[in-house]
Amino acid sequence: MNADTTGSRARRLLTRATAGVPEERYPVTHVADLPARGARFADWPDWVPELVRDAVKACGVDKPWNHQVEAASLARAGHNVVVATGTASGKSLAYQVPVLSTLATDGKATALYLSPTKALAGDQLRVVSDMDVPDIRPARYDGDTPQSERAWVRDHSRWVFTNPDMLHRGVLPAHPRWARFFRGLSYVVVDECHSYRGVFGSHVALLLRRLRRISRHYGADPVFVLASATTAEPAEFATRLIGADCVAVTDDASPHGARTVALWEPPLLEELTGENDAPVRRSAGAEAARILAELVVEGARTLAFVRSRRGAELTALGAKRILAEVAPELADKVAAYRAGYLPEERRELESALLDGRLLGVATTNALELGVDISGLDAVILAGYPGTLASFWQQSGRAGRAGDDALVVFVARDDPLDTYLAHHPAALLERPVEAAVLDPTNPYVLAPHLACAAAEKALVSGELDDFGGDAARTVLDGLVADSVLRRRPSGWYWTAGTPPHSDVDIRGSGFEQVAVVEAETARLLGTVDGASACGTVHPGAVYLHRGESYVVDELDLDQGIAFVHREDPEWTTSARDVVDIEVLDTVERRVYDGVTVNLGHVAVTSRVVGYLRRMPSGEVLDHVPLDLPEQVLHTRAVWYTIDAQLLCGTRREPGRAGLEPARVPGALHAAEHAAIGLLPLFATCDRWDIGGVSTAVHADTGEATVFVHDGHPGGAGFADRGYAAFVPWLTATREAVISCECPAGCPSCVQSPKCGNGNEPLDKAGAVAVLDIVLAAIGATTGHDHADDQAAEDSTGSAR
Ligand SMILES: Nc1ncnc2c1ncn2[C@@H]1O[C@H](COP(=O)(O)OP(=O)(O)OP(=O)(O)O)[C@@H](O)[C@H]1O
Repeated sequence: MNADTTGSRARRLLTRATAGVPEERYPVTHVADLPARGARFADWPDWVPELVRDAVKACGVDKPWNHQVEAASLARAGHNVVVATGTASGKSLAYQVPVLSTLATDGKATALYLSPTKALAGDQLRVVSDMDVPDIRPARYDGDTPQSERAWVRDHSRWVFTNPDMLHRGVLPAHPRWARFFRGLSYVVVDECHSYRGVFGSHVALLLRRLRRISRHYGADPVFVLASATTAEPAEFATRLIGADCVAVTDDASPHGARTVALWEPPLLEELTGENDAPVRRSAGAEAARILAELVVEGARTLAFVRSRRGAELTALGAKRILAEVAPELADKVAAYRAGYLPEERRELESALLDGRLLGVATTNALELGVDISGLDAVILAGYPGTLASFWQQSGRAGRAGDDALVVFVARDDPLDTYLAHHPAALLERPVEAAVLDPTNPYVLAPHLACAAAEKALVSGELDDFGGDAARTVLDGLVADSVLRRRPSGWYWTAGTPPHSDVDIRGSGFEQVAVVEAETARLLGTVDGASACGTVHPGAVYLHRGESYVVDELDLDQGIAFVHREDPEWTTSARDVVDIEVLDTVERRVYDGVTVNLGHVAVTSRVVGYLRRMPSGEVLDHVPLDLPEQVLHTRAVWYTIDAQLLCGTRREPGRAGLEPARVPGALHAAEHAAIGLLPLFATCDRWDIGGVSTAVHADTGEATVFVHDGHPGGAGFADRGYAAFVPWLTATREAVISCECPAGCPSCVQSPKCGNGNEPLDKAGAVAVLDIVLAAIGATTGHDHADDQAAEDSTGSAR
């Protein structure tokens, strides 16, 4: 297959990017054309005051799009609403109009805007301030607001822009000082709400319940307006997030140019090998640099999304180097988007890309949120950004009216990217995955119930909002630990400093390890106690706001990691050995010879060393470490296979079983690939989950593969794996067989964080294991997954 040389501009750009590549190394696995979409307009309803219409017009919007009017009207009528539409579809206006209309007509009404980042809140504040509707006094209230201005904001602002961290630490604990604001609270805007997933999402869900509770205390019942990238089941997700019914608006009426999407798999390198001599592919970042340079030569305005900040810089540098040779006058037209994310820097970048001073920019996903760039000629995604929502958000930056645009997805050397490069439908035709969060996780619930009680004594009638029985059990524990006191009238905070500052809503619980620059004693950030041995062990390269540090010492007793500034060429990845114990089984499905289970487990792990790896994938060395064991209580999904079924004595003639000696490597490889593919179903990163496999597990008595959540109490990932078990394992099998390597590589069954140095691994054995499990389930449910797969194989991959 080769790109079209005659068709659209996007096709011509693709031809340019692949020019000179020999047929046998042709990297493009699939090309799809997505059609253009026209705008659908509506009229503003009568309730929108003239001065708000004028303000909107002054911002350059003549007529609203349908979905904006639909969402605004629902909110105005008192319904909680989530707008889940595409990139740059004008979601801001959908909440600005009802909020401004209410604030303009009711002088006592107030509104709260929440965004996951300070930078985005700053941008939105600027837009609302520019609209200049009188007497609103929009203002920011976050960590950067000077103390001298805070009282003014509390007393006078009618639209406060903040973030969940400040709401948690600064606003709710001091609610009496915000009495005026809470009494009038009419709207709460939750922007980019799809980013509240996993443990962070669970924290924010409980924080919003605390916000609703305090609002009720002041007699207010605000309407929630949420803005989200397109996600599956947005109404269900938003309802879970805010703890109250929410309707969804999803019919996107904004216009969009046509796009051509190319899936690209870098070739295997002949000159380099990785761990255990496995083949490695050219890195996605290096490939993106080449593509970026080619597109810039063609004059295409291109944004390249790269997973790490260092990667973004290397990609920009790589493109500049190529341009310096082939078109030196263009080398200055490429830049990396620098850290800091100041609004001025983003605006400068937006205008430089728009007016052509810059043609190519390599960036991390920092540019994904809250940047008003659209209508680019091309977008390159170096590596799957983790979720389909992000994939569409990033690729949506390309495409303008009248001309089509190119999107190139460059697969990284891992199982999920490999799978997607060979299964275009999984990327282009699948509904976006549902965002996962679990507000009943006791490890998250406990600190929030303590905070809630400290804000105002909790009474029985309020517990349903916090999970009912789950909350009661957690409260009993807090009383037993003397954190709270039970009185007939409710649960009370036992005096002393309020608990808020000990609760990190971006972490997993109370215990945090501080990362401190030894020379200056500056606190750079915190990492979860649970993951500290894996992320800030001695020798680890630690990235903070794009700057690189190396860890000198990890003092777990004091909860401090000391680091110094250094920017080595390599990255580090910790290796741990893990043991797992089943504490209880919550759900189980039993098939003939196979069981699939969901439950609680204790994972005991010890980091035993780390690998130093070059950006090319080359492994420099393995450095041993001596760190203590850690125990994580969390949730897991696991399957067991009867030994006779696994080793063939019970299987039908002609379908060979596994040699017993191959079982450990086969299970291990199946486990790694499954961890790599779960993010396709559960909006998590492979680093959020872990796994263990064993030929005979002490608790199950059988060959068992576990995949567990990486956070105390779990974040819902294992639950998603259990719910989507068959599609998940089917995709896992596919990822393994689509990889052309002979015996296992990072694209299929090797894991970047395997404690056993990726040994033993049996790629063909993994396929056999997955076949056995899927066949056993199919035999019971009467559905032959192998047949489905065969049908897909014959139509699916372009290779
Ligand atoms: N009805 C409209 N007609 C024309 N332009 C509009 C309309 N509504 C919004 N816009 C413009 O579209 C651009 C994108 O709007 P906005 O940033 O609100 O989109 P978004 O959906 O929030 O984007 P993101 O996906 O980045 O979150 C802005 O420049 C805005 O002025």
